[in-house]
Amino acid sequence: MNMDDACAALTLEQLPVLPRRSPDAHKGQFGHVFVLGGAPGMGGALALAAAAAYRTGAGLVTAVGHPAAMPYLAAELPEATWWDWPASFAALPENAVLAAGPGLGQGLAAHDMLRELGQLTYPQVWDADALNILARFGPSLLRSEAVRLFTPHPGEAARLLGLDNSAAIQAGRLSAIQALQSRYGGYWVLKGHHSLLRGEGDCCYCPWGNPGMATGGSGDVLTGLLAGLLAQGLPPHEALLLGVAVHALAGDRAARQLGPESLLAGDILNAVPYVLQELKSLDV
Ligand SMILES: NC(=O)C1=CN([C@@H]2O[C@H](COP(=O)(O)OP(=O)(O)OC[C@H]3O[C@@H](n4cnc5c(N)ncnc54)[C@H](O)[C@@H]3O)[C@@H](O)[C@H]2O)[C@@H](O)CC1
Ligand SMILES: Nc1ncnc2c1ncn2[C@@H]1O[C@H](COP(=O)(O)OP(=O)(O)O)[C@@H](O)[C@H]1O
Repeated sequence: MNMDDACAALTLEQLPVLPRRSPDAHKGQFGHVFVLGGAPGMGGALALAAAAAYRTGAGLVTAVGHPAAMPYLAAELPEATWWDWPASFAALPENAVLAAGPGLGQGLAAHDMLRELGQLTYPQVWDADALNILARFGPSLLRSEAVRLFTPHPGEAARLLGLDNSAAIQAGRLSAIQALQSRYGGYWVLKGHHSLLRGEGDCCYCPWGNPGMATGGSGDVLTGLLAGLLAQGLPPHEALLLGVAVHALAGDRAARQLGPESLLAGDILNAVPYVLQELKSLDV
């Protein structure tokens, strides 16, 4: 069965809008995103996700990464605060949202942080290596009741379902996302051409996006976007729909300007503010 026959396409009209900011707004009202990632050699993934959280409107962003990556990353995004691994999340602010995975690696520090994350009740986004570690431990890693958004590509989805490779996922994307949600709970996007979404109610697919987005770091931008939306208090299902749509529309905007071959993940990030403005202007 073609998934497009089974799931409806997401439409612009379905997308929630971010609430208007009051004139006396302060940064404490827009959440504090903590991004866990940035193992040696993969600090860029952490920086992309952290910047995306800010670009979506998070009030504060803290990037938690390997100490070796911190000096150059801090120069990359001076607006963020930077914490070294190993980090403990025992005393986070009430408005914290955690996003784990971009360039996290699968070492001991990553395992320790994810074990802690699985017991926290703050809203969370799980991506990349956080999903690979989750696949190793299974659903028992997720001990607490918490809002959780999961963002696997087909390779990660296969690991989460104990399958050999992504071909099995691609052969049955709809049943894969259903199996993922029933195994792990939470809200899901199965990424790729026509990303599939499954949160509350029926599934849908994202009709936007393009093959230019098949480039390193694109998914890290999505992780930050989703965390930034959760941090501003968007309900998880709405954050899932809006985050995936904004990401794909930003990818389309960047590809129109630059061509698919030249598109970098940072170009998707740079297009996000324009897409957010355009979506606002549709809201009459
Ligand atoms: N600048 C950076 O620091 C970057 C770091 N990255 C990190 O690198 C680590 C490894 O992640 P990777 O995703 O590269 O490696 P993975 O081994 O998890 O995934 C790559 C494989 O997944 C399958 N796959 C992915 N998308 C697919 C699709 N649409 N259709 C079919 N199969 C598909 C393919 O088999 C592909 O070879 C993660 O921690 C990630 O965050 C990447 O995000 C790239 C950029
Ligand atoms: N052919 C495509 N059409 C539409 N979107 C795509 C396509 N290829 C990749 N993308 C999008 O780009 C992102 C890639 O994420 P991911 O595979 O995690 O990359 P990375 O690990 O390099 O960050 C996903 O959001 C995915 O939906």
